[in-house]
Amino acid sequence: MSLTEKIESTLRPHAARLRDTRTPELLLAEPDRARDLALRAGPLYANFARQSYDRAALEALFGLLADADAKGRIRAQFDGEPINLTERRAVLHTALRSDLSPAPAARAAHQQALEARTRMRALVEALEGSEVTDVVSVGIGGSDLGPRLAVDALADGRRLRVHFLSNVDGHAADRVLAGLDPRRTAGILISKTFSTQETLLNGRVLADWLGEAAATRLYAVSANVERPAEVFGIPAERILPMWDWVGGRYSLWSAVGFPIALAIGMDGFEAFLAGAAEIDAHVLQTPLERNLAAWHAVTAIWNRNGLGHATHAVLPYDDRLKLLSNYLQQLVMESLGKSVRRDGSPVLDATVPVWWGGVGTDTQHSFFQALHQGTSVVPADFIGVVRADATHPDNHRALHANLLAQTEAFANGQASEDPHRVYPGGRPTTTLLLDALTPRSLGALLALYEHSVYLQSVLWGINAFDQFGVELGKQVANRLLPALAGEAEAEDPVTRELLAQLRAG
Ligand SMILES: O=P(O)(O)OC[C@H]1O[C@](O)(CO)[C@@H](O)[C@@H]1O
Repeated sequence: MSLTEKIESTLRPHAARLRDTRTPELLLAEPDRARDLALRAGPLYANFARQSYDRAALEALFGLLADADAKGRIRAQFDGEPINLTERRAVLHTALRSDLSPAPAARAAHQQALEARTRMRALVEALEGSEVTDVVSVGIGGSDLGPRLAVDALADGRRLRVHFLSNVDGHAADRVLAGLDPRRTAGILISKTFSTQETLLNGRVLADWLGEAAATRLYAVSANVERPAEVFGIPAERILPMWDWVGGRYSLWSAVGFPIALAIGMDGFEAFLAGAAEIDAHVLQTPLERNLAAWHAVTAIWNRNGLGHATHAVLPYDDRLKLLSNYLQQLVMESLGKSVRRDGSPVLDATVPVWWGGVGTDTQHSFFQALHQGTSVVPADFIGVVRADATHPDNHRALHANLLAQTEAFANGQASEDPHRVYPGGRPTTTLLLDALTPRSLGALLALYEHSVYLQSVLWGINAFDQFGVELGKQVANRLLPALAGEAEAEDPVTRELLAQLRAG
């Protein structure tokens, strides 16, 4: 029996039994559930008591992990085995922040990471001591979303101001550069392949805008270390390396995190890595039943394959984490949006749900109506921060009250004689709490999601580390460029008609 068939047959009876069970009923049967279904790893606390599984269903879920040799698969990742089968690559982002494996591939990767970090520290310190006040980071996808999130969450404005440019839309460049002074601005071009259309075009816009200063204030991060010199004339001492064993969406721990280090200082960046390393050690060394990433992963599988929920919301209750859902969309959906298994055979069950979300309390006044009373149940991760740094205690209390209130209302619902005022409840949530929002806790949180994603891929038997799905659109766009310039015609009749509309404008 395949893994996906096993998921189906194992979970179906539990799902049938628990489908309409509400948290209050589960609490009657399992009175210690609020404390028993919670665990801590480093600066992270997670409470799963408002998920709609019970102990028996959880045992079945952990049984699936054991059957899939989850422990062995985690070890294989840390040891640098080529688990990215389709591209025959190791997946060693853990070696960028931890030194937990004696395997030669992992040791070598860790050594390379340390050397690159030493070079990065020197560049950060040189820029900190220069006349530069602003830095524009050009990249897209994994070369943008992680640094953008971390800078937005952690920068306190006391260091270099870092701005991000990703979209190929020229308006994006205009908006980022407006208000910046080319005499006080540096640029970083980040691209693992250094062949990404958006980044090369925006890099050219930035280099032209910098003018003569591009010769001294343009930096690059790439695994294709020759290209930045060939395309932009950037000298080797201003090019930081990355490697094929770091996936784009897992790369913010490498020199791709250069903008983070500029915004929060190199010591802050190292604390960010240390937070992730704490979770690495937890995931590698803790039995699955007490392993936070394993709990998070089986919960995702339960909601998707047990209960059939098609979307998942991520709802941070801290304004500094408002970019978290954008970041997680790539991490989760580019990794798990697959429909064939590692051996190329079709996946027989559903894989990744659509991930989406936004920051509380703003979202309460936009889409929460649908979450409370819509016909689709949307499982959600609520993420809160225990200690606030802001000097507005009343606001922080209100924020916490709303976080607690929403998860309670989602779980318990409320009856009414008036059907319009019925809250069905039974809407599953996990509450994750960070002690405080620091480089360490953010590093830990992102590493937790990475490990959960990997374990979900292990359960589905898919490769979480390739992304062939994004290639076709890029190829078609390249084919259409001459048609946009009026030098060719589009073959597809609908594209031809749309092109006529664009040309008419
Ligand atoms: O870093 P690069 O090579 O410019 O790629 C950017 C992004 O493009 C993708 O390949 C596809 O969107 C992502 O996986 C990657 O993070």
